[in-house]
Amino acid sequence: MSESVKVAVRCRPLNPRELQQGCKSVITIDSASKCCTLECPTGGSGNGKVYQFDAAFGSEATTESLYENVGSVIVEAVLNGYNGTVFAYGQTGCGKSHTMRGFIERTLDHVFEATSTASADMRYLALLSYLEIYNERLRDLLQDGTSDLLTLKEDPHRGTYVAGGLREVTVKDAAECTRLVEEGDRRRAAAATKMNAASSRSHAVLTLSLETLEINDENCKTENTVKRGRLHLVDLAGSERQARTGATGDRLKEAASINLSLSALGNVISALAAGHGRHVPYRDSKLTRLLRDSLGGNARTLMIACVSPSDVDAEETLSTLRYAARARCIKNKPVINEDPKDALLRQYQLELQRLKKMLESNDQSLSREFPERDEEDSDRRTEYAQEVERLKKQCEDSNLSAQKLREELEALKIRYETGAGVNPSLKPVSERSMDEQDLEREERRRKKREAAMQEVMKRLEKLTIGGEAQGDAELRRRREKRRKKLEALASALESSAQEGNGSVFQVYGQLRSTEDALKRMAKRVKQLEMEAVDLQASWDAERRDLLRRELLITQICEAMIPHLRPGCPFRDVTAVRAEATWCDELGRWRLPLDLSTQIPLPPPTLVPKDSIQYNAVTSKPDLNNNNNSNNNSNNNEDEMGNEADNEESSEQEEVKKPDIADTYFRRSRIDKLLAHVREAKTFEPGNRLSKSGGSEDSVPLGCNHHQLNALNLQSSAPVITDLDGYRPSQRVATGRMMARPGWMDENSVNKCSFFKKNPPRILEALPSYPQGMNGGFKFGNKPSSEKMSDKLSPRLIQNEVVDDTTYARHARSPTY
Ligand SMILES: Nc1ncnc2c1ncn2[C@@H]1O[C@H](COP(=O)(O)OP(=O)(O)OP(=O)(O)O)[C@@H](O)[C@H]1O
Repeated sequence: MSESVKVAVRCRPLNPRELQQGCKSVITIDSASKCCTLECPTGGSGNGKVYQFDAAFGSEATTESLYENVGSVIVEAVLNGYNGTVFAYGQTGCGKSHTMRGFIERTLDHVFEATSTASADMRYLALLSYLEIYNERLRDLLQDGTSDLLTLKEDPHRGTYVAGGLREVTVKDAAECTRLVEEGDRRRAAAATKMNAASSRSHAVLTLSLETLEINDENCKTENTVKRGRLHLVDLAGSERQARTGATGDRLKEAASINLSLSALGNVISALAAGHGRHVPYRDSKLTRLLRDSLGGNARTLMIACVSPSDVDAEETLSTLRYAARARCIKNKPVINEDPKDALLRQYQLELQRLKKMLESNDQSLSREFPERDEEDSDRRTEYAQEVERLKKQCEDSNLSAQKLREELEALKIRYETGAGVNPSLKPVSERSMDEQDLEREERRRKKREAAMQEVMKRLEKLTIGGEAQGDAELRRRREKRRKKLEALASALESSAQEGNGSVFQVYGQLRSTEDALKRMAKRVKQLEMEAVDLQASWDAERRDLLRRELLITQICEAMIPHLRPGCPFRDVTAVRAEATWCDELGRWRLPLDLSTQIPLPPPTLVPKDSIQYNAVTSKPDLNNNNNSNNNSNNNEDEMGNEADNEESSEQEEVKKPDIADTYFRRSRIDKLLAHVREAKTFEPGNRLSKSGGSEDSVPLGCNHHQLNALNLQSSAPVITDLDGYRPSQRVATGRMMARPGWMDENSVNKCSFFKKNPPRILEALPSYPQGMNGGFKFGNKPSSEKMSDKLSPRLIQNEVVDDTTYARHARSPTY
């Protein structure tokens, strides 16, 4: 049957140092409900953390009460052949050694009280060993010079044991044990730290082995078994923080080793508490290897969690309480160790059993071990010889035939060989004397065997203990009282543990399922994280691509800017960027309209009809003119709105209307334009403009008509986005920047015969306007020698500007 590890918490009082420092107690112990409450460690508000254990002892509680309430049950179990372990756990200076010292004292009293008051049938063999684990090395505390020899070994029958000559002393009473323990304590490593004047620097393990042999009857006639209970009393070194203990040098090294092994113990506790076949890392330290049977093994185990009440130790206290609470979930399977192979008492038991068999049987094989057999044989030989002689004499004295004599001798021989009784007919004389002789022999044999058995018993007596205080009635009464009390206590502890475990396991079950869910979530999170990384990578690639494209656009802009005429608003790309707004509906940027530096023109005056020069192209509508009107009236949007409705009528009007641009261009207008050209010429003289004022670079291929408009250049040709299917509705306003799609690429322009034949004269006159219309409208690919700078001569400009009418015919933009 499984049984959980019992856990008791013990809180020591505030020590003088802590009182002096004004530390506050943050621990409340309720012995009745076996609860320990740790007030909010951070000092914040709240009810604190409550932990329930199998027993809880406050600062006023004595080690005696702790022993009587929880410790003695384990010791009693050891007396009955179980393995038991009691270990004190906690941070440095919290009272582990203090508790274990008192515990050991009471344990020894208890054990020897039990053995001494036991019946005469019970024989006990008590063996004591004391070792320490110092810096992960085993050292015998009962003798010197074994530190490098002792090793831990595992055996399927014996469990974990110490090989290499650990001293195991046969002890007879508590006083002898106490003397040995004190001797061991003197050898144990201890040193002063800031937190404890006598801090243990090693884990100490005191082991008391108790072998029990019950002799049911005086002559050991019935089968007896040997039981062996082994009790480990472990005083662990305390966990410590270097900053607080001020450990340096050897102390620091010891602290590191202590903390490592304690963390291994913590891991073993956690793994065992989690259960479900989880790997238990026993092999991580010598301490956990040694305690293997005690944690999750066949032992009955008590953990005493020692805590400090001080608020400055609250963090360590919380950690101790957590481990202690976890340890309560560990399940052991205690079993009585019967007939262990290596038990000393077993050897005596075997000898006694052999003697018993010898007494009970006449087996000839047994007689080999005794000198009687030879004696017997010689007796029989003599007897036989005497018989033969008697028969011969009888034959001689009587008249028996030879045949009869032969027969009688043959029968005698058979009787001798088989050991059977002599044929009564053949031994009428000696029959009675032979039976008496047999009986005498048998009696001799029995006496000899009894003597051997007594000898074994004497040897057993010498080694073992038991029943010494049989005559002490008071002690026997006390023992009996304790035994009964412990029986009741054991069952009470077990039932309360089961109750506790019920709720503990309920909560634990919930925790397990939550843990499983968390594990699943963690897996999912991992997957999502991987997906997120993938997405991030693809976004990064996309972003890089976009940034590069943006860079390309910027580079193109930078390359284009020098080709724009001075005063063109799009020269200030930063301003354009700042003013541009994103239009969700259109899904594109709305460029600022009011950036254009518009030169106000005088209002058009109507001229007599006959003086009006019509547009050279009458077959196509003059969109620019139309738009100019729109711009002048500042009513472009309305116009655009009604554009579709008025398409037909405005087309007709345009054909009929006089070209109002003619009226714009008078002398002052021409002067302005010339000034502008001159300004352009001087702009970026060494770089972009030719001597004639033209740009060295050609306008990029695919220049948008918007861009042309934004240059404030005026084309006399309509801007056609679809040359094959031109529709008047596709007219574009030129005085303003319109966010209209449509690029006028080279092909489009080349297709447009009208454009070729009638290049916008004013554009030709401006420095950045590409020349060579007659040779094909090439914006981008024209060799620099043929670019507009070569063709744009001052003469041409002069010619053009002198001729007002010609100029006006082509320059319709009201922005000039
Ligand atoms: N319950 C207690 N009542 C009174 N004094 C106590 C109690 N527990 C501990 N002390 C005192 O506190 C001091 C430190 O105790 P102890 O040496 O047992 O601590 P420890 O946990 O063994 O420390 P370390 O791990 O460093 O060995 C000692 O002086 C001890 O007498």
